[in-house]
Amino acid sequence: MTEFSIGRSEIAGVVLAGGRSQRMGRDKAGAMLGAESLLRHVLTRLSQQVLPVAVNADAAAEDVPVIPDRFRGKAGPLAGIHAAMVYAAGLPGITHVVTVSVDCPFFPADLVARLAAALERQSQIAIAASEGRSHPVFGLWPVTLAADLEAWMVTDEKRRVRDFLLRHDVTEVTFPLHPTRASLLDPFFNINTPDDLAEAERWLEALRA
Ligand SMILES: Nc1nc2c(ncn2[C@@H]2O[C@H](COP(=O)(O)OP(=O)(O)OP(=O)(O)O)[C@@H](O)[C@H]2O)c(=O)[nH]1
Ligand SMILES: [Mg+2]
Repeated sequence: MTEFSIGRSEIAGVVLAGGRSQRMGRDKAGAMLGAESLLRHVLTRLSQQVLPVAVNADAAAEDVPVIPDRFRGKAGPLAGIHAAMVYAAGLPGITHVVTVSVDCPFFPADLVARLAAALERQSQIAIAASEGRSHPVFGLWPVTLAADLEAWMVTDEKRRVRDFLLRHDVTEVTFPLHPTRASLLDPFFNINTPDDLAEAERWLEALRA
């Protein structure tokens, strides 16, 4: 067993809110869930776990720093993860960055704590999982990987997060389903379409009860 561990003061958080929201038909970050935008839900949940936080998006949003992609076109979530690493690498004392997706408003309240606890080596990446599926945009990444990721994105045109992870030392952390008044909620329930947004409204009610 190694004794590597990181404290919360060494971690920055970034909400991934890039992309085109094609299935939703309009910007997902600004979509309303209950009384607040999806971005506000996710920012609140993340900033309860880690500070500072920023948003990866093209447009200005809320009252937090906005970090745009450096890779344009079909770069996908990896462009956001790369921008997050570069941003966090520039912050004094920060060694890691945690990424979360703007379309996932119910992610676990102990996400950062459990991902950080799972890291045994400085070079390791921790990724969230639930129900037998991994959620590679929910990860805790060493900021020192920025240069490696940038080099890889230039050579690998598909730019899949899962392909990038195959090249690295990754540990998966499984999170349990969350009990609600209705039934068990997968905390990584993900909103892609207007129907998903309507389902999220029902989960929000079930969580409030
Ligand atoms: N930075 C960045 N993030 C992206 C990009 N494409 C998707 N994402 C992020 O990746 C995560 C999952 O993306 P999707 O659910 O496919 O979201 P999307 O691409 O906006 O929506 P669709 O157009 O319906 O696929 C979300 O956090 C998005 O913000 C991109 O080109 N750049
Ligand atoms: Mg997409």
